[in-house]
Amino acid sequence: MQLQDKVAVVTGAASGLGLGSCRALAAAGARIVGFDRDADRLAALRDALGEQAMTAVVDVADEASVKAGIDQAMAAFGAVHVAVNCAGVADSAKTVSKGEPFPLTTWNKVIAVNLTGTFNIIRFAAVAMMRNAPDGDTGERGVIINTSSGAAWQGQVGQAAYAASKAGVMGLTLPVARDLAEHGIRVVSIAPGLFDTAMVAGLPPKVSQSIVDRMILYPNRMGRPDEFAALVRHIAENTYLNATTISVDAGARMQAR
Ligand SMILES: CCCCCCCCCCCCC[C@H](O)CC(=O)SCCNC(=O)CCNC(=O)[C@H](O)C(C)(C)COP(=O)(O)OP(=O)(O)OC[C@H]1O[C@@H](n2cnc3c(N)ncnc32)[C@H](O)[C@@H]1OP(=O)(O)O
Ligand SMILES: NC(=O)c1ccc[n+]([C@@H]2O[C@H](COP(=O)([O-])OP(=O)(O)OC[C@H]3O[C@@H](n4cnc5c(N)ncnc54)[C@H](O)[C@@H]3O)[C@@H](O)[C@H]2O)c1
Repeated sequence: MQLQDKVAVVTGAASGLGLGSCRALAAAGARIVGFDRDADRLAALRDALGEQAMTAVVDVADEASVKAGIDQAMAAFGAVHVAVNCAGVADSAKTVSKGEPFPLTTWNKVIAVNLTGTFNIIRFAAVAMMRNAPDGDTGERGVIINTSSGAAWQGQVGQAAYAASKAGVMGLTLPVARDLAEHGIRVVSIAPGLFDTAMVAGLPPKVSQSIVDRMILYPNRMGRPDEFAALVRHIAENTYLNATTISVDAGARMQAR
């Protein structure tokens, strides 16, 4: 769809790939609704984008919080046309560490934010999108863009919960697209490789450097948020993309050791 004056909800908007997506969609003329838990950094986003943006402190893992956020978007801008799921956490642990099993609290948190949180936004954004008149040119009512990960099929040491959550995001893409097609709503997921954001700073430094050196084909570096965001913008604008997961990883492939 053509993005001028459309309304885009972006989660994880305060940092990294979500922040980059807000910038790219705003540059395309969309009005931005930024959701995040981080109120301070949301204020910085509002300052940067001015009238074109509104923000709301939303915990994507909390159904009531998501519903309230979508309601605020509808009250402020009257519609939702694009929803981008970038909110995520990467809390990690080994399956067994020092004789102790992977903490269920860690598992539940990662699944609640990355998988259930993504589905919360999908469900409530889709309800809002169904109120749109079909787009004059494309007949669409909306597009939902989720963030999976290369970890969905190449998960790392400590990433049982994270990789499972991202595989779940990839897995829901096709059935949700099938559910929403009759309403003119597309669903596409992105599987990033290693991107230079606060999340990756959580990797032991020697690990991230060795990954870049040994596993990222070309260009041999981490990705930049604007490179992820350029794909988000293209997916939103290209009506023929639907029900698929697109990798953006410079050919990164995990080695066994
Ligand atoms: C991780 C990206 C790999 C990319 C490869 C290409 C695949 C395709 C692209 C996929 C990219 C997906 C990117 C993803 O969506 C986003 C992220 O992954 S952000 C990073 C999130 N965090 C983590 O993944 C976990 C980081 N690790 C930890 O938190 C801890 O190491 C641990 C797993 C909780 C274990 O903690 P401890 O028991 O305290 O042990 P140490 O931390 O001291 O580590 C022990 C030992 O293991 C080595 N190690 C740790 N993580 C990795 C790893 N990911 N790969 C290889 N080795 C790892 C660590 O260096 C220590 O080694 P030693 O010092 O003993 O030699
Ligand atoms: N950086 C990478 O290499 C990489 C690779 C593959 C996938 N991803 C995924 O991309 C997405 C964005 O990650 P990033 O690298 O920009 O990380 P980041 O840590 O810079 O940004 C994540 C944002 O999500 C927010 N957030 C966390 N939990 C939330 C919740 N419950 N409700 C609302 N907001 C919440 C955080 O406050 C933060 O602003 C995540 O889903 C991540 O799993 C990242």
